[in-house]
Amino acid sequence: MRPILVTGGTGQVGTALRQLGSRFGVEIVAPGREELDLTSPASIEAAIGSREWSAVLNCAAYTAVDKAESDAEGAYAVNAVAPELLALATGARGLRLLQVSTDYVFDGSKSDFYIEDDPVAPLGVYGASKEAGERGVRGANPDHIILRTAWVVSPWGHNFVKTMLRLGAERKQLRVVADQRGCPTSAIDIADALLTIATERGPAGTYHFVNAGEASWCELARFVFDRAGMDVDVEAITTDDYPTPAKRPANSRLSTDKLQATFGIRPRPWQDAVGEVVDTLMGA
Ligand SMILES: NC(=O)C1=CN([C@@H]2O[C@H](COP(=O)(O)OP(=O)(O)OC[C@H]3O[C@@H](n4cnc5c(N)ncnc54)[C@H](OP(=O)(O)O)[C@@H]3O)[C@@H](O)[C@H]2O)C=CC1
Ligand SMILES: Cc1cn([C@H]2C[C@H](O)[C@@H](COP(=O)(O)OP(=O)(O)O[C@H]3O[C@@H](C)C(=O)[C@@H](O)[C@H]3O)O2)c(=O)[nH]c1=O
Ligand SMILES: [Mg+2]
Repeated sequence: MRPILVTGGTGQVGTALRQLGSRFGVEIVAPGREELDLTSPASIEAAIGSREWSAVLNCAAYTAVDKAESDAEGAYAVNAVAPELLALATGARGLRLLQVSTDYVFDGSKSDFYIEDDPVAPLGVYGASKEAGERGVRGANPDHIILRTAWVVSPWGHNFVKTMLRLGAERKQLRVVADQRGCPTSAIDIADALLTIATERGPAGTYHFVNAGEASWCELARFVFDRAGMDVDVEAITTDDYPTPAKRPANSRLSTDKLQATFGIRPRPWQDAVGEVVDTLMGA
């Protein structure tokens, strides 16, 4: 199999992909930002034209949700413009593009888990820019996979689990929102799903992948401290009690039925996946 070109290889999902590639018998080529700058169309053309790829996997993104509210230009450059350029460059060569997207494309008003065809209505700039990226990919390369995931945690980069462990080491009491529900998901499990899809070459389209189950941020925080054996009191608060620049969906739970039916991928419970991450971070 030809190598896979991965963008965002220093991020959470990109790091997991670099670790898992060999298990799938595929070479992962992940140039850094200095080599492949997604805000540069020439840089994108050069990277995709440099070798024969089996697919291109876009894991790069502007993921600072609150910062995006005051930097829409920066967020759209990476999350909307770049994916369309990647789609044009891959489409012209008959290459498949796998684009990672987010639960924050939804507004959270649904009472059930979101399916792929539910209407999108992002609440903030990050979600809107990612949704624009989805449309750019669909419009420019019919051979695409858009994989929406959520609440990504890993031992690498920035994520909620690492934030909680850092804050919990500083104070014995934390306040965490309990009225936003979603699906915590390990970057390793996302990478596994992406490589399964990339190597099996199933039908193009939009899919959801998250670990099984659901939680609020508060429940997730309590799970993390319990698993880490840390005595931290987590007070359940409401979104109104914790003002942030970006509005976040109250419900962004994703259904993975379509992915399971199409690719036979069975996500494990988030407690197993997040537990593994906590164990790694605690050196257990
Ligand atoms: N984190 C989460 O909770 C969630 C993430 N997602 C999506 O999953 C995907 C992966 O996210 P995650 O791994 O957490 O992201 P990270 O924030 O951990 O990593 C982002 C990556 O993008 C790279 N990048 C940013 N801007 C550029 C640029 N201009 N040119 C080249 N590279 C750039 C970063 O490089 P550098 O190291 O140089 O900054 C880094 O490698 C993204 O599409 C994200 O939207 C979806 C749902 C939840
Ligand atoms: C640190 C902290 C956060 N919170 C709240 C704020 C927010 O509502 C929620 C989560 O905060 P974070 O900023 O860690 O998470 P956030 O940046 O919103 O995470 C999102 O990132 C992007 C990239 C995605 O695509 C989403 O799927 C999602 O993972 O927890 C507390 O209530 N107490 C706290 O002490
Ligand atoms: Mg954040």
